[in-house]
Amino acid sequence: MGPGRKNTDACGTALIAPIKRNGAAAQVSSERPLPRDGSGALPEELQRPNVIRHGTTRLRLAQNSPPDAAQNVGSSVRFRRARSLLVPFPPCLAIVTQIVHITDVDQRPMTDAGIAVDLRGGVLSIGNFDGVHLGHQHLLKQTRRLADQLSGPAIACLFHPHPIKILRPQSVPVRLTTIERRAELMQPLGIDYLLVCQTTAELLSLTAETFFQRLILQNLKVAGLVEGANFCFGKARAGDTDLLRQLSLQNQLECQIVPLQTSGDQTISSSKIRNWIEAGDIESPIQLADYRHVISGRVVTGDQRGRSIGFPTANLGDIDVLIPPAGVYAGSASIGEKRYAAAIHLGPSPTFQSGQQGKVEVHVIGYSGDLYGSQLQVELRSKLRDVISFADQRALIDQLNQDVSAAQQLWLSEQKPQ
Ligand SMILES: Cc1cc2nc3c(=O)[nH]c(=O)nc-3n(C[C@H](O)[C@H](O)[C@H](O)COP(=O)(O)O)c2cc1C
Ligand SMILES: Nc1ncnc2c1ncn2[C@@H]1O[C@H](COP(=O)(O)OP(=O)(O)O)[C@@H](O)[C@H]1O
Repeated sequence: MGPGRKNTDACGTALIAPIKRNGAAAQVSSERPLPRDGSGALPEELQRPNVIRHGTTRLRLAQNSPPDAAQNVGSSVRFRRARSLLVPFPPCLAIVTQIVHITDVDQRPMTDAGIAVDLRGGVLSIGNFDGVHLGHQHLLKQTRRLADQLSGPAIACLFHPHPIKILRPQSVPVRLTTIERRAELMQPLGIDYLLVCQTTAELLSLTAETFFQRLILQNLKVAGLVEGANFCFGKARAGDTDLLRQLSLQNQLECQIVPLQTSGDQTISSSKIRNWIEAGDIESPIQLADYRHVISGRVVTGDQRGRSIGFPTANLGDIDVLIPPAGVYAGSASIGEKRYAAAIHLGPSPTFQSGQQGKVEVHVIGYSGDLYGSQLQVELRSKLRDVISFADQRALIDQLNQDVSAAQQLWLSEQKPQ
């Protein structure tokens, strides 16, 4: 799961890898299939024995890893062998994407590369962490601090899909951030593992006490917990922080409850940020919640009109995060390792009676080249204006020149050392 600007496909990233639990063998499949060539072999990079690429992160297997360690990357994972592998600790953030079936007490979670990791003695923070905003950051930094005190890994844990998807499928909020983006944002906070557990009806029906017993005690065997003051767990969210403290005390776990972060009189939350973005307000989340909205997607073919008016626009497909309302925005785009200023148009193009709500077009300032098929990460910085139906192409081009200049200036002003 490639955080960042690398070509995530080349990393063989698997968002979720369900485990078939029969005997020692486990079948790993993925939400996004691992790339293979025509023969079904894994790409060369994933076959290399000692280094497993992980987006911008490289997990280096311990020197004494068995030579066939890389066999664990991909479709079939042998638990006995995998369990003996060590991920050097503290490594860069690893996204443990294997679904943990919490009834399987013996199973160790696996990294997306199929490496079993031992999270025993760690400090855990459970949440959805959508946006990894200021409130989440505060919580995760505290998780790091306690992990240092207890000499264990710092672990963030989320449940995927969002529990609401199972409880009330009609009202699932569109997410702000992909799981890989969350991991990318957690890395500088000192989190070692992002554990992604599968949400099932069975899991949601566990009482708070059983949830604590199975996941926290039996499966993860953590030494400490850090949660926000509004943390709830177990069926119908019946367990609160008082119960968490009580259960932790009974089981000799360190438990810290962190007050919620506020901005003025408002609590910072993912829903609050969603409301801002849905209103086209990109700046409040940056200023008040340290959250920058990023849209990433694959460049697809559009009407091929942009180039003819001197402003080619890369059209993004496969977007699975919240798209702000129609308008013209300033921001930046990452292509490979490089970042450019960008002018972004969201929504329909009434001047040409084309496009539709949710369309994302990015003019990358100062770039020339073919982007079709590549992955683009676009960070929004500010809304410049609403979409206009221009009387003619000349008027549109004049306005585009102004938009590009505004986006460029904003970008340059932010590159200057403060
Ligand atoms: C920064 C920017 C602002 C734009 N603003 C408008 C606009 O206000 N009204 C409009 O009809 N189209 C607007 N467009 C969209 C162009 O009409 C669109 O990019 C063009 O039709 C090319 O589309 P294509 O990439 O599918 O070929 C804008 C495009 C960009 C890059
Ligand atoms: N500066 C740039 N910004 C965006 N796309 C560019 C740029 N330079 C070249 N391109 C290429 O041009 C394509 C967009 O041209 P355009 O005529 O708008 O076609 P389409 O309608 O298919 O998006 C992009 O997908 C990309 O491959």
